[in-house]
Amino acid sequence: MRTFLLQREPSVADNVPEALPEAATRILEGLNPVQRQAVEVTEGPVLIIAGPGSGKTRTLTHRIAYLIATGRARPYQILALTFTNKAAREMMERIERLVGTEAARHIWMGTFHAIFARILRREGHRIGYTPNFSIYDTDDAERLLRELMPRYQIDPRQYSPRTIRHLISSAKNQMIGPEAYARLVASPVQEKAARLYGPYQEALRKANALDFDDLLLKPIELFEQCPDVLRQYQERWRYLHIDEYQDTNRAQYVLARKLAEGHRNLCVVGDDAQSIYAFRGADIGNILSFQRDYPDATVIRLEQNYRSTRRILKLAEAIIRNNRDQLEKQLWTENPEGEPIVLIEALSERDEAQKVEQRIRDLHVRYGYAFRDFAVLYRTNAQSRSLEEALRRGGIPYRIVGGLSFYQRKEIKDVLAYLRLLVNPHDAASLQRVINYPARGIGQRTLEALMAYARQHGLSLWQAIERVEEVGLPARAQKAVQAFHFLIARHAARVTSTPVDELARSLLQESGLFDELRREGTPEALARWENVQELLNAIAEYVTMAGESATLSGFLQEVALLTDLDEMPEDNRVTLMTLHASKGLEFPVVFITGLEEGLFPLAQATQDRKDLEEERRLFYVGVTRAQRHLFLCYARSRYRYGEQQPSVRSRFLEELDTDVIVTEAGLPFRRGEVEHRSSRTSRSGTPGFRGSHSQQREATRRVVYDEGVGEIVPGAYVEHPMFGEGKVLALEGQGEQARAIVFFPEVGQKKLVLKFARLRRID
Ligand SMILES: Nc1ncnc2c1ncn2[C@@H]1O[C@H](COP(=O)(O)OP(=O)(O)OP(=O)(O)O)[C@@H](O)[C@H]1O
Ligand SMILES: [Mg+2]
Repeated sequence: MRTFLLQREPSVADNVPEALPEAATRILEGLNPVQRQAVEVTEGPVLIIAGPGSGKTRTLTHRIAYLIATGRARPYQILALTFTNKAAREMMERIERLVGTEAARHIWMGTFHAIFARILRREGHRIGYTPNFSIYDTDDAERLLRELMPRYQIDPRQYSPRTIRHLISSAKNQMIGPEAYARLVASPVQEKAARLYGPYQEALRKANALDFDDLLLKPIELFEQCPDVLRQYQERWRYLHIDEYQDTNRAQYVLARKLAEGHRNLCVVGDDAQSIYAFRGADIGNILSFQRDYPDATVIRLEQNYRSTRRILKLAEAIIRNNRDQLEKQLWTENPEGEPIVLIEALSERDEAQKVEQRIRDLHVRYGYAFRDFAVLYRTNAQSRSLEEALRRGGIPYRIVGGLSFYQRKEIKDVLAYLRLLVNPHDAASLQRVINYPARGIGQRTLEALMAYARQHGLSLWQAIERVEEVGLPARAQKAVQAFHFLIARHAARVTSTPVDELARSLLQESGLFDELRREGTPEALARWENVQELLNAIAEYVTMAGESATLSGFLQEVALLTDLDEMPEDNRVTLMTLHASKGLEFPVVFITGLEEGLFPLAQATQDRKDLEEERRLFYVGVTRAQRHLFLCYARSRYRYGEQQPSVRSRFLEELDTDVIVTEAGLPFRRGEVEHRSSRTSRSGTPGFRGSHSQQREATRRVVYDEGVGEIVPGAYVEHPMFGEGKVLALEGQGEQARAIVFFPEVGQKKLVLKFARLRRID
């Protein structure tokens, strides 16, 4: 079963020194033989294509460490591209552990967007951008489009700027320019997008701004127009790595191929079954293109899963079997069979949330799982509300990943707009955002006059403001504009000489923003004021971390490139997040909620086989995040479109051919059969799993506890039904509350409530 596929012999075998440095040996020891192959083939193109939990990311991490430890590469010669900043940070930490902090420091590691934003800051002047360009998020881009629309006779009420932005972004993702896009137009809304595409690009350029797609497209433009720049980076980065390759888009693919020209040391890892970003332009075909571009590539398949129980893997296989477009992959594991997977049926989303909360509490108490060990996954962000409410009621700490993140809140964006103006005053989106906030007598009419003047003279809005006396405004308005100009210009002049945090504080004070937030005096305004303080803390923290090299534009860049997926729990909380955000992560206990038709799969995805298969891959991704416990949940009714509506269990459950799932009552799950009994139990207010069956179990446990507790003393060796053998380190608390702190070699230290823990003394 343990096969690996090597299409060519590792050519580097000859360069390997007789005795590897000790560190390199240690790096290889943490890997199985196939993973080791992937690490040792350091030269030439390598494709690692393997299922979830098989150690792809781990292999990549060890490969980079190995390159350094053996001296085959200097750290700055290594480029590693990840899907989120968090993934980059985690990988970096592990590499540091393997080769030391100093050696790891100069590796180029980050998301495509972060790395290429950095390159553009350095080299962008070659294609007409100054180093202080702004990065526009979707919000800024939509604002820009909305403003352009009237000029092109398009009504924003009829065609939403969001849809237009989405269409333009898709075109950019596929590297289709404005002219080519105009030829492809097939609907009225696409026609509108085509009309705005060119002017939108023009407006971005005038604002010295790039949107997210540009961060990938402009480097391509740069490399094509300036071959010397490309050559320089080809020579610098001798070893390229890409994680989650199945979710790269066309532009990312082109960038990787360009950079690898020459040395061809490109190692990509991915899993076609986990491709879930086609809707954002990701192209599964990139895996196939890789094999076409590099027919001599070493292809490595990892088949041992280290993450999940056998039952969880069986379920994953049963899910993906229903997809037609799938590369054949085998997965096996040495892990135990594990706990049954439980199907939870709820009456409503509120009931579902309650059941999730109770299960978390139960596992926390009974098995000693920390809150950070739990993840609750859902298809759409809106589903988090009921879950949040239940957890809050139950006093369980949680954290939401994604949704409206800190940096997308209005007050934070206002402050950031002020700061962005200091480094790039041509940034029109930021300028319009704050020119009259707080109100300073620059009304819509004044703004329009300034914009018209800028257009007429081919200037940026800021340049028009600089010449305000030529615009012909009423005296009061002109004075207000001049005062604003003075405020920004005065602070901008201090950008390099004043510490960033001090400068920010001074600007917010003098702009009147602080007063504005204080004046309102409502609890909401207070919360906003606190958020702004929190932002100032973040700036101060950045200054401490970056030391000498701290700059305002450096800080703004970090913030602009934070993605929703990066705000992850550092502390001990349950994680709530969308299935998309869960990619690459793992948790001991996972809940997948809302398995209902129209929700998961989403209604709009059920029309087309390809869309449906992407939804199914998303289910597959969710299930394979689980290490030990997995719960699948659905509600028989859900509040949608303003009323409580009946819902139908997801086809993803009905199509499963497997015996690994049990109902809440512990009975085997049969497709097509809806278990009404358990839901009646919950209607009476008694949650299903505390029904008669569980009461019986509880009674048995109590007996064991009563018999056993006298023997559980510090130093005793004990066995736990889940964690295996361990040693009691200490006891605390009294009676019902008595807890033991036990060290289990397999899972580490756990604090267990004796009453529930079912510990048995074994020495
Ligand atoms: N050879 C190994 N020995 C011990 N543990 C391993 C080994 N390989 C992988 N693991 C562990 O298995 C888990 C899954 O590994 P990893 O996250 O690298 O998988 P992956 O293939 O990247 O998964 P995904 O497709 O979900 O991103 C991690 O906890 C990792 O440390
Ligand atoms: Mg991974």
